[in-house]
Amino acid sequence: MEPDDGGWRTIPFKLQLDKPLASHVCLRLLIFLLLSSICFALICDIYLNKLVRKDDGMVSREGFACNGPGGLEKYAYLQSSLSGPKYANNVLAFEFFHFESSLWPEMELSDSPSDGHIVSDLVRVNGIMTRLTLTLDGRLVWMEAGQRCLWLEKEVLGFSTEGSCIRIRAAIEFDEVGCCVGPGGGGGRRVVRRVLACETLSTESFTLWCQKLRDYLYSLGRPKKLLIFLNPFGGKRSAPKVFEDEVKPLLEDAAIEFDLQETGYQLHAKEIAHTVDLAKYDGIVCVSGDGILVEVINGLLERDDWKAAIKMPLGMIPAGTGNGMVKSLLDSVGQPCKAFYATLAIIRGHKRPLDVATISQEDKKFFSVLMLAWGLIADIDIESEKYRWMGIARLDFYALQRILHLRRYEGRISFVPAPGYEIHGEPASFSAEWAAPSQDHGEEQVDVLCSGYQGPKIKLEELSWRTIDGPFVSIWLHNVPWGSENTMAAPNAKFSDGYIDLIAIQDCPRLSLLSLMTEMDKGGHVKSPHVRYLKVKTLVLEPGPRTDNPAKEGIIDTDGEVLARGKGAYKSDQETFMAYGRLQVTVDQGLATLFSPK
Ligand SMILES: Nc1ncnc2c1ncn2[C@@H]1O[C@H](COP(=O)(O)OP(=O)(O)OP(=O)(O)O)[C@@H](O)[C@H]1O
Repeated sequence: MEPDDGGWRTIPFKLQLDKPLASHVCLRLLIFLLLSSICFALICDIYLNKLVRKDDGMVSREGFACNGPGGLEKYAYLQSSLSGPKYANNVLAFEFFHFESSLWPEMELSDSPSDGHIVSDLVRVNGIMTRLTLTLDGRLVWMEAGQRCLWLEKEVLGFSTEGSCIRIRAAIEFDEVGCCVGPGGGGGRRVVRRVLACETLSTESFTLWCQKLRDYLYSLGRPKKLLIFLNPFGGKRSAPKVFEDEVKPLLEDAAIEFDLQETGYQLHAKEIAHTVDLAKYDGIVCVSGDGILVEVINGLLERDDWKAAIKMPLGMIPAGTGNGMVKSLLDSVGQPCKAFYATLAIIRGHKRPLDVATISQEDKKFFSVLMLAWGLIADIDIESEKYRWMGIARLDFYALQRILHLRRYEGRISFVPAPGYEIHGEPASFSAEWAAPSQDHGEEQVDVLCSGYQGPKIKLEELSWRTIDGPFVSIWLHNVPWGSENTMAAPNAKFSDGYIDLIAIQDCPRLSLLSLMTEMDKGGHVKSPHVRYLKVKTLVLEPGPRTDNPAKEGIIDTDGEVLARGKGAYKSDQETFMAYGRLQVTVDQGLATLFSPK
């Protein structure tokens, strides 16, 4: 090395260090790029999976769009669900496409759609030219890597148009191994939202397809306009989010119009149901717990035109603490109690009748569709309110407390058993005192004197009555199987059998009681030898005081609300709709109508 100015020497720094440094930096950069691509791919994968397997791993929200070979547009649709351009040009999109492509429902090739069809034409489906056929039995059939098929009734939500493109929006149910469940299926494992883009080749074809699809969907009797009640304070206050995220997109896919009404206070939904112009709607939907449904039913039955009003189909979306009705509906076809499935049931427009129980005391009437409780269950339901801060755990905590300090109540139940349940209780003759005043009048007179529904017209004195005298631990009446999402109160209850299930406990050791309470999530409690489980047509309840303290009476609770509080009961200073005394329950078979998954 040559000496430099000031004794410094020039070090051939670049020559000696630059090359290794450059290759070192390049290598690092390469590793960095490789690692970040892997990370990016993983993050995308997790994100996309989250989209596909939302909440319970059952619901997918991706879709397809038209043109091209399908994949690019599909990716574009996906991208619109993601945030920002960072996902552009990512290889994952194509991987996702290949994964998705196999998920269009396949059809047996032997089943030729050309045998009978409503319309059949050459159309570009997801960018591929193919013959698209709408069969007489309501299937859309086309070729796309095999013969594909969509059932209009079960799978197609609706369609929209854009230029010459018809976008058919569907929700397809697949089983665990990825096979389409089809119209007969029920317990599907996951539902995928899809868009089938059909580009017609002429204006005539476009008009014909739109008309035939519209006619077919209209013929299914689906709702076109709904009145939707949303209780922003029900349950975990999740109703607005549930509606925006899960209900609204599906209603939009199905082109169902709606008027949204938030409930502002207690009984608001009842007031509206009582006065609203029902001719504007094809159904009323409650995004809430059971409380709003019960208000709507009471509002409809108090109208002068109750006979027509109560035929309005009612839909439930679970967004409350007690979602017993919608749980009963969805569980009956093996579907989870989720807003997504509940919304699909409403869109598809299937209906089922629902029994309505009239609870009468003097001239007062309350219409119940779920349950009535007196004794242990009512005490747990209502008194556990003081532990609301515990969340849902308050029920178990307070149940334990109530069982340890078990109360028994004096009283009597008199009932007309359903055929096959006559062994319960002792024979009794009908007492005129049991009848509500309106039942003393002739039928014609009742209709003239009172507006609104007055309860079923039954000749009580002509029925065979039976009686059970107390003390009682618990009396529980149930109209549908589930009392809440995790309480299968009455496993044999039917929506419209014209009977109400009675679950009565008179005497039961504390340990047995504790064990049968733990079986309520599966309905096992009704098998206990300490439980009477029967069906009744009508029932008269005469509640009395506690056996250990005659100065204290109990609570009667119906559909989650307190109907009556006795002397010395929890919050007995609060006014209730009925007095703690004799009341009568009668059932009107299939009076109301529910939107139902089947
Ligand atoms: N804006 C409001 N403020 C207060 N109460 C309301 C409001 N809207 C409705 N309510 C009342 O809330 C009650 C319960 O509503 P909802 O059916 O949604 O839930 P739930 O599961 O029955 O009960 P929870 O309130 O324990 O979740 C209804 O009886 C209704 O009268």
